[in-house]
Amino acid sequence: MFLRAGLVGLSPLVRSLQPSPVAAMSTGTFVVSQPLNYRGGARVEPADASGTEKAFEPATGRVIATFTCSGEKEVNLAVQNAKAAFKIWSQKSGMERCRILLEAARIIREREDEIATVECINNGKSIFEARLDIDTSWQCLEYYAGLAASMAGEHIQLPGGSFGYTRREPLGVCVGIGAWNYPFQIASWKSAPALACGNAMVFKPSPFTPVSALLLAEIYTEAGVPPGLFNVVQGGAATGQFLCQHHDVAKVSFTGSVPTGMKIMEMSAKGIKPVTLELGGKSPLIIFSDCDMNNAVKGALMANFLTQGQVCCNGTRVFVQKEILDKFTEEVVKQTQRIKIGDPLLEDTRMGPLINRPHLERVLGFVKVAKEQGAKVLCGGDIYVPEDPKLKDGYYMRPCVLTNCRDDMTCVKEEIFGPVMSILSFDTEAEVLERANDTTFGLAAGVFTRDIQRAHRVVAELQAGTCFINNYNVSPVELPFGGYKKSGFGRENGRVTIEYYSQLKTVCVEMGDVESAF
Ligand SMILES: NC(=O)c1ccc[n+]([C@@H]2O[C@H](COP(=O)([O-])OP(=O)(O)OC[C@H]3O[C@@H](n4cnc5c(N)ncnc54)[C@H](O)[C@@H]3O)[C@@H](O)[C@H]2O)c1
Repeated sequence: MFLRAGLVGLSPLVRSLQPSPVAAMSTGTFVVSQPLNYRGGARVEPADASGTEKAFEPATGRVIATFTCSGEKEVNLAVQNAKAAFKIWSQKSGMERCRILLEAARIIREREDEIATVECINNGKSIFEARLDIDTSWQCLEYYAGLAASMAGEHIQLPGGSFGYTRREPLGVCVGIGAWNYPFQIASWKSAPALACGNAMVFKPSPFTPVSALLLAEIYTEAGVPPGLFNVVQGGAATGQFLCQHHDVAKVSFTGSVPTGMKIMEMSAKGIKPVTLELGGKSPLIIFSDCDMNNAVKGALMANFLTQGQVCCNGTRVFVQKEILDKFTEEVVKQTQRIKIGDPLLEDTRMGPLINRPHLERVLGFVKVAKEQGAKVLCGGDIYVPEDPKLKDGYYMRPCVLTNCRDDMTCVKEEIFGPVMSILSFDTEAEVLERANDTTFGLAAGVFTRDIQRAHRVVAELQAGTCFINNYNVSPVELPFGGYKKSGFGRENGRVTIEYYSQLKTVCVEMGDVESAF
């Protein structure tokens, strides 16, 4: 195993794990015994409990942490800490916030290997991909640091020398609730714009991936945010509910499944709290016969197999125009079979294990149902057992390509959230557009064609919040990301996200006398 992380620059969490952090960071040895809650600028054991959870290393099936889920009292303490820090932070100028966020971005960049390694161990994604996630995390902090100083209102002239102006103000204590597929990135994408706007945050990671949010919390503190500005509470649904229902919470930003998103919205509605919902998808990828075939094949793999296919915006319904169906399919299968599966910490691994045993079984169940419904498995779709004995209890499967798919099959309609690509064929542009949009989801969509007019015509008709032309699953932080339809609303990244973490105050200034109606 190749590890670039050394002793110098390791975070307190990792430094305090074992005498030799580098040994502690290899597959099969990493254990966390420190508290996983973060409040008031330090790691703490929660003041009360709503159960316990175990976090696993998907590569080996080992337990790496057993932790207490936060109860109502602990959630309350975290919110109170955030409230106190908000008073200090919201008074700072944009330039002051900018400097601290830039410092946090610098530290993340410096510790990229360490954070990526922790992410890889707890989530199972390859170290290659984990590093890319950490890149988009510090880039997000840099981007919003840049915007912090330029946030401003408007000045509007009124008759008689009177005028009005608007102030862009923070919301207060924001809650972030994350999914397990991009743990550090989700925490960064939510906290960076929130903090840039002057808010405080209490973040709850998924109980499957509790570890890396702590690294972010420690980095914010080291960079100079006031203690309590970014807090982490661990737990599952019960802890999440305490957060959403808390009367001092001003906003909830949620990443997760559609059913949980509905509950978050219901709970937030009772307190008239604004929500951002980043939910699931079943996105279409449309390959026209005039595409650049090499790029289209690469795009289809990018659209399906990153993070073991556990990606919300994956283009899992691959519509291929009939004339090129056979050639495209043959090439996709060839390249899918070449994907190196195994220990996610090895440099050449491109597919690690799925998140946990129940999820692996669920994904394999989708493949079974697909076969029963008439789909043909061209490759993969079965359990993979790596040769290395320490990986024998990990949650690996071989990436799967399905053909003979119909629009009414379960594998084509439902979000599988695993490495399963369904190939469908089509004849005309009008037909494929209708079929592509025939879903309750609307997170992303892609089109491969050399015809520039067709490309823009098609994306204009696609009902999806994020569309790709001649690429897939690239996520520059400068571009807004989010869904249409049941894939949610609100956006992350891009300039527009400032609007989701701030509110406008209008001030009307009279320069003359009051003209009373009475
Ligand atoms: N659109 C996006 O940006 C995006 C990104 C990543 C993942 N996702 C989606 O997330 C899903 C997979 O993630 P998951 O399995 O962690 O989702 P999930 O909905 O099961 O859980 C997400 C988070 O919500 C918490 N939670 C569960 N019940 C809750 C409740 N009643 N109240 C408050 N919080 C509660 C969980 O503990 C977890 O932290 C997929 O559907 C995927 O598409 C979307």
